[in-house]
Amino acid sequence: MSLLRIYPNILSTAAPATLALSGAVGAAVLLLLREIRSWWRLRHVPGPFWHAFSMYPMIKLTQTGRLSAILKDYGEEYGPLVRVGPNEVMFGDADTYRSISGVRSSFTKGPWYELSRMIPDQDSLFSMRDEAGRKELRAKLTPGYSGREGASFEPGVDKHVQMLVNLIERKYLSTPSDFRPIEFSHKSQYFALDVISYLGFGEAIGFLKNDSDMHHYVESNDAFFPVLAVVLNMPWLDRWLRMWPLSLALPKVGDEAGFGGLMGFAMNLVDKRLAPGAEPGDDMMQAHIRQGLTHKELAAEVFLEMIAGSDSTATAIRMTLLCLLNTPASLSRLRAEVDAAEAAGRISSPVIRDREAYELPYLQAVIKEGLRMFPPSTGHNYKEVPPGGARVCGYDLPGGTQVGVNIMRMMRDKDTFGGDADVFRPERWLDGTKDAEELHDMAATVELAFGHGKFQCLGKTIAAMELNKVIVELVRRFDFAVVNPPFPLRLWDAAFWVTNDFWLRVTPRA
Ligand code: HEM
Repeated sequence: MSLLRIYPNILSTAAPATLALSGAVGAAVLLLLREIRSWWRLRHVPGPFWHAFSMYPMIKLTQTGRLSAILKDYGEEYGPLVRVGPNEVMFGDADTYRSISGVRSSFTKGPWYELSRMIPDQDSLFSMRDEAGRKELRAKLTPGYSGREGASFEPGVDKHVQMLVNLIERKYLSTPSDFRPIEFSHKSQYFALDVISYLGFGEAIGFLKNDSDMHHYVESNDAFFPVLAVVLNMPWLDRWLRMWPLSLALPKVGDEAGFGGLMGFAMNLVDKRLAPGAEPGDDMMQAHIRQGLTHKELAAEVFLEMIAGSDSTATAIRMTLLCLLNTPASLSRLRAEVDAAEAAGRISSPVIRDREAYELPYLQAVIKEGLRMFPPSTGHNYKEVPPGGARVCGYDLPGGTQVGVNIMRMMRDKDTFGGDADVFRPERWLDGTKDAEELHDMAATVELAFGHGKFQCLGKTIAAMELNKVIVELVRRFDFAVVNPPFPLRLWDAAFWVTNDFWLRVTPRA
């Protein structure tokens, strides 16, 4: 006999409350079991307690704007591998970085990368996770990035170094009676954006020419990255963000300003270049076209070039300059090296040649120290453990675990760089206290600021050329004074360093 016959009102009176209660208890038990299972998988990896259960602690830390510094402390406290989320761990050593990113590694990009997809349903090389697709696309893009297929990059970089110098001379030189401060964090971004657009599609966007934030790009960039950095802790949000109505909030071609405005600009250039009878260019875009990229692929890559190629390089320029201004002895030594080379005819004018810059050991040490102190990309770049699992830093990790890089831990490692690793000291590369093997280890670690192997930055040569030239041309021409010494600039760590208020008083060099 069924329960319903004995208690005919079972569903109409007491039952709804009981059913709801048992449903809630059931759901809570399932949730708890899921939490326990997820904690159990990586229970052997040390880390702060609450991080094992949700990404909420990481979200809170991201909102401080100093996540990479906090993670560096975690690395020091918990050891080589730290659990930072239910399925997320972070390593802080160079060997692990090289082994998981090596060309033969079976690690793949994790869902973290998907959030960087800017054009709906079209991956760029950065956002693409499929290994076979990445291999093919990377091979097609490499000739364009190497400058082999077209004019050399050097004249384009020189042109914009001169434009930056001219802009400073024209508008921002102070005299005792005329104070004309320059906000240098954005000017360095203008420079990087113009260089990469010029090399990328043959036309600078015009940030330097107009001394203006074209399409309000920099403003949107500064507002967007702190939000993106938080969202990057929840890659599963990607699917939701791309669905209506949330998708309405994403930047899109046709927007008047910001990323959407620049996307429109890029799309327009791609359309023009692919139009029947269009003149071929002598730039990266043309090299990509020759390699068979489709219209949509091109648009995604052009946009990636602008984002990947501007914030990163601008950070390297402005933070290296700040380190030099904070360390007068280093600035003097750099100038002495540049002056001596100039006097001996080893430096061209008006802009130093790239190969000449590599002959200046102190300059190279300054650039390495700048990248080390503030690695421009602080994104965690999570890679996924292959299905069979893997051993990382002595821990067995199950397939699917997300393994991120603790870049600050690596760049400030005292075993590699010495007890004063937190100090900007270019001399560490030159003072003879390290043997050849140690120097090689140091250099190989700093190189990792650009990633490694099958994931390594494709714009590394371009970025190095920009740094080689711009640092020399600024310090040989100008004196700089920080306008607000207690707070020389505002920094917000958001996968890139969002930087503001780097106010400088500039005068011709005394
Ligand atoms: C100082 C300047 C720069 C730094 C520190 C830097 C750093 C990085 C890093 C860390 C990655 C990711 C590695 C990974 O996923 O494991 C990356 C990827 C990338 N970067 Fe850069 N970058 C810089 C400048 C540039 C420039 C100027 C360009 C373009 C002209 C560029 C284009 C790219 C591209 C296309 C990728 C994707 C590579 C791939 O997924 O296979 N970067 N960069």
